[in-house]
Amino acid sequence: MKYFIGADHAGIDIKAYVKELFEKKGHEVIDLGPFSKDRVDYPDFAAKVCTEVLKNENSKGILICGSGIGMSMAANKFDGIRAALCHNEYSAKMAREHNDANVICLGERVSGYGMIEAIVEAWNNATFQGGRHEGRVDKINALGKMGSCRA
Ligand SMILES: O=C(CO)[C@H](O)[C@H](O)[C@H](O)COP(=O)(O)O
Repeated sequence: MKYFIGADHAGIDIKAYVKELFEKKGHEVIDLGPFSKDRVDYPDFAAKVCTEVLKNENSKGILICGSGIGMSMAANKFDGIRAALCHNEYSAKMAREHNDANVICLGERVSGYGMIEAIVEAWNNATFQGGRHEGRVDKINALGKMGSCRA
């Protein structure tokens, strides 16, 4: 499994922390920036990470901003991306087991280092359960292909 990671200026410290955690466990982590604390726009980095996740079959994405909200909104605009904003371990586990989330979004201004570690571990150790969840995820994916429903 290959991981693509990205942040904005408000998520850069957690980006470095999660990258190190994953690398210590032997995972390949590709850091798509940013590389300084200069103010940037989270959609730009959500786009970089989601594009790579969609291009690389055996990969997942990790996105961090201040709250995690902006990253999750931006990431879920990509057809094929199921991004889950997680502030606790239970949500992270469910995001994999029930929703097959291929991107996790985290909030550096919300969750402390210990909680972030527990969240990413829970997400990483969980497996999609399939079964009754399969059809629901298929329906999410189909929504992505429908385009706008607005008049
Ligand atoms: O998208 C967000 C809020 O939903 C993120 O938390 C951003 O990191 C945040 O908006 C950045 O704010 P800043 O005041 O420009 O640091």
